[in-house]
Amino acid sequence: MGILEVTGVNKRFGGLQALDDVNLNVEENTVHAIIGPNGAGKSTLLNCFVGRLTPDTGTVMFDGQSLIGRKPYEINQMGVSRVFQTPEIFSDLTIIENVMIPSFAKRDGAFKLSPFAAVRAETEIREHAEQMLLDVGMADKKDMDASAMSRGDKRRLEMAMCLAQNPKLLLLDEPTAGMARADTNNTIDLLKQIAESRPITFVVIEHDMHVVFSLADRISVLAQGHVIVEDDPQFIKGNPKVREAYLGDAHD
Ligand SMILES: Nc1ncnc2c1ncn2[C@@H]1O[C@H](COP(=O)(O)OP(=O)(O)OP(=O)(O)O)[C@@H](O)[C@H]1O
Repeated sequence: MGILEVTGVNKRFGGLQALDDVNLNVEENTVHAIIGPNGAGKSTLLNCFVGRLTPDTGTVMFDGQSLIGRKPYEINQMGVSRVFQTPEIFSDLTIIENVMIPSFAKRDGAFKLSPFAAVRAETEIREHAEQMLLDVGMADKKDMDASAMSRGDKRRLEMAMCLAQNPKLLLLDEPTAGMARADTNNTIDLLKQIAESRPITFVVIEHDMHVVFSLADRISVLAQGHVIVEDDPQFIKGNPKVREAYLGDAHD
């Protein structure tokens, strides 16, 4: 059984069938890439995983529980985090304060117990945040202002903010969009290192095939709202259905 199981998902926007009987099985502790031409339905599908959209029909099961009808914050608390294309960072806080925020949100209850519990909780959260920054290679920048960061560092910080929530499933929406090749390669190395160092499952939407083939254990190809192929990377490139879906697409 996969950690994320999608069965018969349909989603219409007016007259447009954005998702057409989508089936997907994501195995635990793997990197699963979802690729496909522009407008194939990738973001729509991801939005169905995080509660921003509700499928018209079909089921989405995460870790044995249905995600359908749940609010985004509930899904997040179940262990699903999403890294957005544009990092959402509080630029008037320091880097470590940004990493502490998601943990404060999750641990809110601890602060109501007693002042001692609150101090202990804050110390734990700070130590945890320091570890997350160490994991993403930013420990030496923890007290810097978050406003003065490179694009690559912003990506690392947002990754640390997501990891601070201890997600079981991390959804990445074009993690290297707009990056130069050097930053792209650094991001690939970072993601590989995170995938290898902890029990976490990644679902990655990505147009850059260098990133996809460097990271993915398994690939699903969406075209016109339907998964036309799900296979191991070595069988994707030569697949005639995939070539046909991409014919004339600038991203291939
Ligand atoms: N809220 C919406 N209302 C109406 N149509 C929408 C909406 N969201 C997406 N669509 C349409 O649904 C289809 C799938 O869009 P989606 O953004 O999921 O594709 P995508 O594969 O993520 O594309 P890209 O790679 O360009 O980001 C497109 O035709 C898009 O115009």
